[in-house]
Amino acid sequence: MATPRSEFTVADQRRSDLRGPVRWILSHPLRHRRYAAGFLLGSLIMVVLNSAIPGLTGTAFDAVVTGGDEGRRKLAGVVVALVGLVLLRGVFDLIARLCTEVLAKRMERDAREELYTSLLGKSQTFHNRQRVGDLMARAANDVRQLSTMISPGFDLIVDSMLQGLVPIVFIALIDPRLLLAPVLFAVSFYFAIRHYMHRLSPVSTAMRDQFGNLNAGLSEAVRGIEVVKVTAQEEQEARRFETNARSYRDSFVKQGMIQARYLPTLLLAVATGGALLHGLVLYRAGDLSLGDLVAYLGLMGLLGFPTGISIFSFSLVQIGIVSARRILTLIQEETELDQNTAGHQGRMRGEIVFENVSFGYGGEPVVRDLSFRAEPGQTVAIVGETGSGKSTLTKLVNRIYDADQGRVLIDGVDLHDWNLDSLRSQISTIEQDIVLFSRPIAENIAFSLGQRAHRDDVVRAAKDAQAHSFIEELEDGYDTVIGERGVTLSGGQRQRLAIARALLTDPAVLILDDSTSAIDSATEDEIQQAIRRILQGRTTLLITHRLSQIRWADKVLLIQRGALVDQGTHEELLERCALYRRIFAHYDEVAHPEAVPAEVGADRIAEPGEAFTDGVLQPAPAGGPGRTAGPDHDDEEL
Ligand SMILES: Nc1ncnc2c1ncn2[C@@H]1O[C@H](COP(=O)(O)OP(=O)(O)OP(=O)(O)O)[C@@H](O)[C@H]1O
Repeated sequence: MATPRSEFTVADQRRSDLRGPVRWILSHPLRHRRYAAGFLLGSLIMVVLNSAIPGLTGTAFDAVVTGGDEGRRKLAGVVVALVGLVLLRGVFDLIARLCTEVLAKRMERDAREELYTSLLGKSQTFHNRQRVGDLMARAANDVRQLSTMISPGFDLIVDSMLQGLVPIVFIALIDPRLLLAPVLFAVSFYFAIRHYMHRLSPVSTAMRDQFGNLNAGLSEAVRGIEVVKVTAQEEQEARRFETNARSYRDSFVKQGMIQARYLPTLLLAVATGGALLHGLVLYRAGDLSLGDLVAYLGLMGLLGFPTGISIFSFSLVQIGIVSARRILTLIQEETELDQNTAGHQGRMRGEIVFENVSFGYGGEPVVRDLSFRAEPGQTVAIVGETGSGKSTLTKLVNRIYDADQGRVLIDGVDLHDWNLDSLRSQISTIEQDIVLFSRPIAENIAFSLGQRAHRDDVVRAAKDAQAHSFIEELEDGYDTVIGERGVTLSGGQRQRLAIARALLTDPAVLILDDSTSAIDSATEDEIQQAIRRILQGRTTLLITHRLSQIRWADKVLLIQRGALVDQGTHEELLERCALYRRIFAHYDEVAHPEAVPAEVGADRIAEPGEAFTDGVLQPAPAGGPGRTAGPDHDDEEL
């Protein structure tokens, strides 16, 4: 059976049947055949023993009616048999329950693992589409529904079926003609259940979806609680939550309405009435003894449990199937990339080549026909107005996204031909939005090495990233657990941890996205030095607004609306490209209004109509900011 493509797989991962929710569910208990067999056999024996009780009760009746010594002996025998039977029934009941409980928990565990591994292997494009709350609802609640579907749901159904079938066999043993009422009941029961499941399915689906919506809304509000508070939108959020909660509740009411019209209990009442009538007719005709009649009615009474419980057990199974479908939808979703385990591996030198690369997020291209080359060890600054595609471009290097057209090569090997693990493990990224986990600081730094780093190396990396002193000041030092998304740390501290993390892996290619924007000026120099140190000997793509960083670059790429407008050294671009100068003027206004000192400094950002050359701010060439000599781009707008 086809397994969806994945960016990540576990070596000895067991395959389940993905062809449909029911097959997928069944393929799980089949992995644990011993427990499945223990459950079926235990239930069967338990039900057989159970069904023998009415027969023995009938014999007891006959014994009482017979009377005398023989009657008493018979009665004593029946009592002994009953005690033994009840004890045995208890043992087999215990075995069956134990086995289903193990099966249910293993189903939950296996399904959760399978879903989680599958999510790890999905592409960024897939994750961009997901709402975290809904995903969590599937990973937590839908998976738990699978467990309750097995126990008590499926457990009760098997019990019910056996408890329904075995009495019918015993009834046939008394007199086959007595089968008339139970068989008619069984047939009508089958059709009633089919109808019930058919009606319940869309309601259960809506219910699970609405629970996902409820969760997604809640998770978004909690994650964005700061925005909710500062904009005083608590009331609106409360109303939104109430609307979602009401939809969820309405589904429950609908489910209740369907359950209220559940037919089988009524059908059983009719069947029991018919059975009594039929039994009495046969008794009066002398074809049945009183004991047989009592046993028959007792056996008919045994149908009460499976019928009564079926509304509950079939509902659980129905919800379980819906949950399985929701989980399977995620697992089966095709992802664009695969691990390419047979692909190129080996130490990267760091030569990056873009050949006529275009890429879009589904709509308009965000990167257009872009070509450039970065030699091993070079620092390439990427400059462009906001939204011009700088970050997107860097995400094509480690295959977070794949180019739609053109080729990206590292060390002369097309990215498609690289082993994905080998490729990504040699490229480090320090993103704008740094992600930290709610784990100890040391683990956060060592994360890029799969936590296999030695503490000394972690400390060394932290020192190089200028993070050591603030970590030492924290209560538990390197063992301090930081809050989710690093909220207990300042922006600058988070960035220093990210730098330490990047340092630890010793990557051949480094991508720095606006890496020092959140660092205060007091620590900035130290951080700049740390960053400069980590650039040494690696190919670096540097998205930055900082002049000091741009001046480290061997080459600057100027991007506008996804296209490469010009490339060259900082000085060359200042000299010949008006757009470049204008972008610096723009940064000046937007990003660093305070960063225009009276005197000219190394980090000073050019004003409109000024340009840096050799660290000295020069007046713009005649004609103002838009007029320069050389291959210019005067008519390009910001
Ligand atoms: N995940 C995404 N899905 C859809 N569109 C996206 C996604 N990420 C970015 N974009 C769009 O792609 C364009 C380029 O975004 P990108 O983040 O690459 O620009 P940028 O130059 O790095 O911007 P900035 O300097 O503000 O960080 C923007 O129009 C943006 O809206």
